[in-house]
Amino acid sequence: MITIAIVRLNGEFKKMDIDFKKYVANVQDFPEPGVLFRDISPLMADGKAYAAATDKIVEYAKSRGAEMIAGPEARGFIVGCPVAYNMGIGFAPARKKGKLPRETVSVSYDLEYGQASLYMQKDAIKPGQKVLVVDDLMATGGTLAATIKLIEKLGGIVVGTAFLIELTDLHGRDKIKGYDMFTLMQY
Ligand SMILES: O=P(O)(O)OC[C@H]1O[C@H](OP(=O)(O)OP(=O)(O)O)[C@H](O)[C@@H]1O
Ligand SMILES: Nc1ncnc2[nH]cnc12
Repeated sequence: MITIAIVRLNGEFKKMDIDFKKYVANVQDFPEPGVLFRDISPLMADGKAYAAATDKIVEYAKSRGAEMIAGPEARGFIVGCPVAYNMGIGFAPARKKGKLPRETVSVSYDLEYGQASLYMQKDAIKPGQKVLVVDDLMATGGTLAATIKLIEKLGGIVVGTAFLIELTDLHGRDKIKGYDMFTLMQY
């Protein structure tokens, strides 16, 4: 699907037609048999496509009134940090076990492949702060549900969720009913 994007490159705005799916590599049986891995590395490697995808999420984040971006390790950082930078707001990382010093809150969750826990530092989000969750991809929705729980444990208000990719067959949306969602590509 072609998306028209306004891209800012070296301070200049250009209107471009972008087929974002051209920048996703599809890898069968990674990281284990039966998984079709959607690899966003080509999108990140292309400055125009990366900027255009970021701008789409920024547009959505502004429409939701986001005051803070939160994203899970690791690919959520790649997608979420440029959004926060572009908007001049902060980024709250949700990290895997053993990575964060100081006091944390935590949640355990299931992945498409495996099980994991996510942690956030207690002062990562201020009570009442409007937070947008950003990640590269939603599969089962487990990571998203865990990130939302962490934010809400800290008193944040989740005003929306944004992804480059949604794997619709896995019905992740069913796990997070009641939260607004933006996805750039669907498979
Ligand atoms: O909707 P779900 O079934 O929860 O799956 C989606 C999550 O899985 C991937 O991260 P992964 O945990 O593989 O970590 P990574 O970003 O460090 O590669 C992806 O980046 C999402 O965060
Ligand atoms: N199929 C998939 N491709 C890329 N990242 C993923 N994370 C969870 N499922 C995935």
